[in-house]
Amino acid sequence: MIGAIADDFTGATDVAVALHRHGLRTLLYFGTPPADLALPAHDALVIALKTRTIPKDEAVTQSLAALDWVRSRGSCQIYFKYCSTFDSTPEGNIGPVLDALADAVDVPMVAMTPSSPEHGRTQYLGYLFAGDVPLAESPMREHPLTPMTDSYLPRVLDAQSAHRSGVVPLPVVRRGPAAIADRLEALRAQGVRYALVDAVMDDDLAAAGQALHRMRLVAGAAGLAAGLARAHEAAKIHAAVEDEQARNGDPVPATAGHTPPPLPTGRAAVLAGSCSARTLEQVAAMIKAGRPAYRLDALAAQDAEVLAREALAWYDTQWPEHGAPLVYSSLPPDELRDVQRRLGRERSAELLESALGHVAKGLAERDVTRLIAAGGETSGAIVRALGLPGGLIGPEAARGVPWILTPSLSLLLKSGNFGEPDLLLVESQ
Ligand SMILES: Nc1ncnc2c1ncn2[C@@H]1O[C@H](COP(=O)(O)OP(=O)(O)O)[C@@H](O)[C@H]1O
Ligand SMILES: O=C(O)[C@@H](O)C(=O)COP(=O)(O)O
Repeated sequence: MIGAIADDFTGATDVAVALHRHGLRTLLYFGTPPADLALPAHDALVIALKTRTIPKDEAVTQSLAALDWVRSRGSCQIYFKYCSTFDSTPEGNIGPVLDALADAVDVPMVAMTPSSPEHGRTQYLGYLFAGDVPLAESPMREHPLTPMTDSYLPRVLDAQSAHRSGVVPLPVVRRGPAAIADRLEALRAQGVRYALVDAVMDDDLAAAGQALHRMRLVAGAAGLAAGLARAHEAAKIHAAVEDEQARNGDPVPATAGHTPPPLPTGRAAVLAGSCSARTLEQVAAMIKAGRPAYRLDALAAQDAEVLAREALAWYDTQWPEHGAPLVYSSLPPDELRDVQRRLGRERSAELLESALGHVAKGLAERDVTRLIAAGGETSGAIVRALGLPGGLIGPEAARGVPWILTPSLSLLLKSGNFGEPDLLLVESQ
């Protein structure tokens, strides 16, 4: 059974739907649940944390608590889910969290890759590409909290960790799971603890999944989690077929994940705090379509409650016939830099995350039952403000972006760079 620990909330929904899509009955929790929580039958657990940009000691403490919980619930393979663009600060938190998890699980080596070809993230000879360009030449170099300015992952990770990293190059990956396993063993013998596995196609991730599916700790983005899920399902089906054939000679059909609940209905609203290139396009598409839109201006009032109160007062004047509204703080890089220069990077981020959390609470207290959040940190702040425990994985609005059905609200937590330009518009119809 897989226990996944995700360093942000959109990442958690991304990895949860990847496991679910490959037939694993997957449960998603926002934060580490209470020790005595009763769980339905499942094959995978996913815990959403908000540890990507917090101080590294806190990130480690929270990740270890999540580890204890998933292990106490029977997870024998731990998956640390980080971003497909390796989002981290110079201090971490990918390295420090990996160091702590590897020590706690007591493994000499962790294999990983952020590669997610379906989102244009590929790793070649240890270099990460986003679309057609190296990571550091992509819009990720302008990220508000985790600007990525180096595309060579071993160097990025070595700077964050006490341990060494190395690469399993693509030609080895292409020779298949046995060759990958041999190279991992050779790296381990050289004292490498973190092995970054090249992958540029889903087949590479499937081969890696087969090579790694018995390792107790694996890390990466949703792509490798899907590779592992495929390997687990294949092993399960193989065992079930052998078992059934031993009994009556007939193979059994493949097992399936939980049946997805139907699409949610009700009034929708969009809250965007992501400043990623794709979110900016999606926000522009909503405004162009004439949707009511309200921008939170951190420079106008440096108080989250005041910002939220004014946004909600605006919401109360809107006609439902004009379509689902958008409240956003998203800004293009030059304007973002100006706000950060004036208010500070962390302070402005905290202020706007908190303001959007208050707005979400206000909307839920009114009549909104479908909430779309753009941005990982933003989604974390919103879900926490709403106090939601977790939810069922619903239909996928875009690859890696599933609706999550919670007891009170339906949520779409959209990673900053995911989805087509019209995603927010279409899903908030
Ligand atoms: N106008 C702004 N000024 C400063 N920071 C901002 C602004 N708008 C958003 N932010 C911050 O930028 C961060 C965006 O991160 P996140 O929500 O994770 O988006 P993404 O998924 O694109 O990475 C959040 O902390 C958010 O509060
Ligand atoms: O792996 C990914 O790209 C996503 O699952 C993810 O973690 C995105 O994070 P944000 O862009 O901060 O939403």
